[in-house]
Amino acid sequence: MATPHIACEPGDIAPLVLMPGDPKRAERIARTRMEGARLVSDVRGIGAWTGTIDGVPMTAMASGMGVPSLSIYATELFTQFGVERICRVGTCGGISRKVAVKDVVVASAAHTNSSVATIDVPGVSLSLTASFDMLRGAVDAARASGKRVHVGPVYTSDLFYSSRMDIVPALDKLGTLGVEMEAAGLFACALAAGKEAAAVLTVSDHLFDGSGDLTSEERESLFQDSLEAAIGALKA
Ligand SMILES: O=P(O)(O)O[C@H]1O[C@H](CO)[C@@H](O)[C@H]1O
Ligand SMILES: O=c1cc[nH]c(=O)[nH]1
Repeated sequence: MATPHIACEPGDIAPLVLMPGDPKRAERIARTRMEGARLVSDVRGIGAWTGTIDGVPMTAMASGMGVPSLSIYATELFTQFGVERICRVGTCGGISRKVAVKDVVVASAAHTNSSVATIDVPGVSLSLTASFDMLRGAVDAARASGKRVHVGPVYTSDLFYSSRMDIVPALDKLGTLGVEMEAAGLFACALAAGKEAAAVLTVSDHLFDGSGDLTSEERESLFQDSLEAAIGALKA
C-alpha cells in the first residue's frame, strides 16, 4: 500500500535502506554499487532504488534536507514498509580540528537543537544514539579499508545558515566532530519505531578552515568510503 510520500508496495522496499540527503546521491549509489537496481518510487523526485549489494537486498532512498523531511521518509519506511535498518550516507561540516575534509565520521550520537529530542517525553531531552551493532559494523568496515575514520557525537542543526555560530567552540570543546542536519531525526525515528539506525558522514567542509571545502559536484560524488562503511553497518 502506497503512503503519501512513497508510491510502491511494501515488498518493493528492502529491509535495509541506505539514506543520503541528496536524491542524486541515492541514484548514483544505485547505478554504481547495486545489482539489478530498479526505481520503485519517485514521489517528489525522491527516488527509491531497490536491488542487491554484495548479494544482500537493499534500497537507496534520499531523505531530503533537514529533520522534518527525513522524519517523513524514515517514519513511513519503518512503520509501513517493514524496514528494519536505515543508515544515513551523508555529508557534514567539520567542527573538531581532528577531522579533515574527505575524512569519514561515524556518528555515535547526535546533539540537536531540533524538537525531536524533547517532544516525546515532556521535561526530558532524549539521548539520540546510533544502534550499537550498526555503529560497530560501520567502524569495522571503515577501519578495514584503511581510511581515516572518526567516531563520536555530531551536531544536528535545524539551520544550515545559523546566526549562532558562537556556539560552535562550545560544541568543539565537548568533542563534537561535525555538523549536519538529519542524524538526530533519524535516531529519534528509529527509537520511536523500535528499529535501528546509524549515520556515516563524509566531511565536506570545515567550519574553522574553508580552504579545502568540497564543491557541490564533489559533495554528490565523493562518498565512496562512507558508502562502504554504511553498507557494513546495514550488514552487521
Ligand atoms: O549531504 P547531505 O546528506 O544532504 O547532508 C548535509 O548536506 C545538506 C546541507 O547542504 C544537509 O542535508 C546536511 O545534513
Ligand atoms: O549541514 C551541513 C552539512 C555540511 N556542511 C555543513 O557545514 N553543514
